[in-house]
Amino acid sequence: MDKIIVTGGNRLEGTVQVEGAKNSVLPVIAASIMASEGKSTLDQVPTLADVDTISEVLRYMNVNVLREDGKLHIDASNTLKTETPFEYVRKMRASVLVLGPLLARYGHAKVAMPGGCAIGSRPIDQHLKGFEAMGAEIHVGNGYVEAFAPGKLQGARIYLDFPSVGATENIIMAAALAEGTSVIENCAREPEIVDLANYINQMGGKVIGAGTETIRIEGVPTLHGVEHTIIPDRIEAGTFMIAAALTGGDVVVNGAIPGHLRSLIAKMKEMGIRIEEYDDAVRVTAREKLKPVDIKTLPYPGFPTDLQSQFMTLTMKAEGTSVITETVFENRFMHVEEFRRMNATAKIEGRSAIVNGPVELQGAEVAATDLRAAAALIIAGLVAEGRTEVTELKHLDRGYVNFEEKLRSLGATIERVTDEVEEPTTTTDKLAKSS
Ligand SMILES: CC(=O)N[C@H]1[C@@H](OP(=O)(O)OP(=O)(O)OC[C@H]2O[C@@H](n3ccc(=O)[nH]c3=O)[C@H](O)[C@@H]2O)O[C@H](CO)[C@@H](O)[C@@H]1O
Ligand SMILES: C=C(OP(=O)(O)O)C(=O)O
Repeated sequence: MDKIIVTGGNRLEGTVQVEGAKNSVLPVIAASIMASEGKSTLDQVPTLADVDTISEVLRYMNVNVLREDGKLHIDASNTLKTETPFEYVRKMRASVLVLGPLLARYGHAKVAMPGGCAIGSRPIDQHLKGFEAMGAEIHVGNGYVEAFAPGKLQGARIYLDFPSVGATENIIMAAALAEGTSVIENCAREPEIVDLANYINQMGGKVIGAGTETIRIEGVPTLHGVEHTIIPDRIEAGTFMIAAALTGGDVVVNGAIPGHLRSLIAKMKEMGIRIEEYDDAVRVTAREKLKPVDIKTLPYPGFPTDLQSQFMTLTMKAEGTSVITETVFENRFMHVEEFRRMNATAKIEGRSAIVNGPVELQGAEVAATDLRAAAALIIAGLVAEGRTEVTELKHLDRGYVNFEEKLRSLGATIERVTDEVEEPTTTTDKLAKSS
């Protein structure tokens, strides 16, 4: 079992480069299934476990996927299987993003129903409501969701009860090859939605208004492969910005697009952190004592839930009380228990965590409970007294490329070690191991 060991006390200094966005590349790869002609080449594809998983999903469906020098070549011109089994969906919920593209291209899709996960129950009712509005028949049973649209999907007007990122993406993709025009109201406005829409438009689609609350999609008969560069990962960028400030450091984060990080920048400035903005970089310097702030997670352009746990580390260093309210996922405070092991005293009241700072964090053995909690615990270790060991790194590897190496290059004392499982030497041991 791998673990990351951090010894606290070093200021971060230097320059760090962010990768292509996980939350962009996953829907873009799913959308590639809709290209019945030509190959797609995606640039700035991060080497993440989630990218491997969605690539495996596509290969299972008979799509050719080849990774070469940070690029992904995708050829979906074969006849495809229209099913995705549980083994992939279990590893990564974003596997459900193949539903819309398959349904649009083949009039059929069967995908294992994603279960709940550590951060919440995460239903997909809004995705299915969109497909139904376009004329699809949906069956849910035996752990699968199956959608049929004999003939073609028909353009429809769909109002989302909540601006769900995944539902917006799945419905845009389904509508891209539907007959007629679809309108999605109260849709998600994340930069990753805009990236997906730009990709589909390059493929020959007509998606208008991405980045606003209403998106119109005029269905086209076919889409073709194209070249596309994935936008930088604003959550990875934000994680390094927070880590820099937490350690009282001075770091340039290359690939941080300030326009994608407005809410984080505003809140960090309120805390007394200095941020210089460039076209696609920010410099973070924090020399002053940090002031407490309140944050509330919201759909974009509100404060991202994917930065909530990392931001909590900053409030622990601030002098006074900060209130962190999570409104997007109903169970995204599991990291608080782990922070307590590091001497933090955050109190949870309903959907809010109340943090009284400053906290003298102490190194401890902690386990990552989800992807962003993994990053948060590691950066907390940067300012904890002594040694912090973080396990359950499978979560980290879903969303961060070379996280510990990047932190080390900025001056952190951090390493990743693999606990070797001892090989049995005696026959009795061997029998015991094989049982
Ligand atoms: C791969 C990817 O892009 N993941 C991101 C995406 O997840 P994801 O697309 O799953 O997130 P959603 O925006 O759909 O979910 C937000 C909330 O809406 C609820 N909901 C969603 C769909 C639905 O049909 N019914 C429903 O009730 C969810 O349970 C959750 O409470 O957006 C989240 C919110 O910014 C981020 O944390 C994830 O990193
Ligand atoms: C919750 C996240 O991702 P996913 O939707 O892929 O689980 C995340 O990136 O923090």
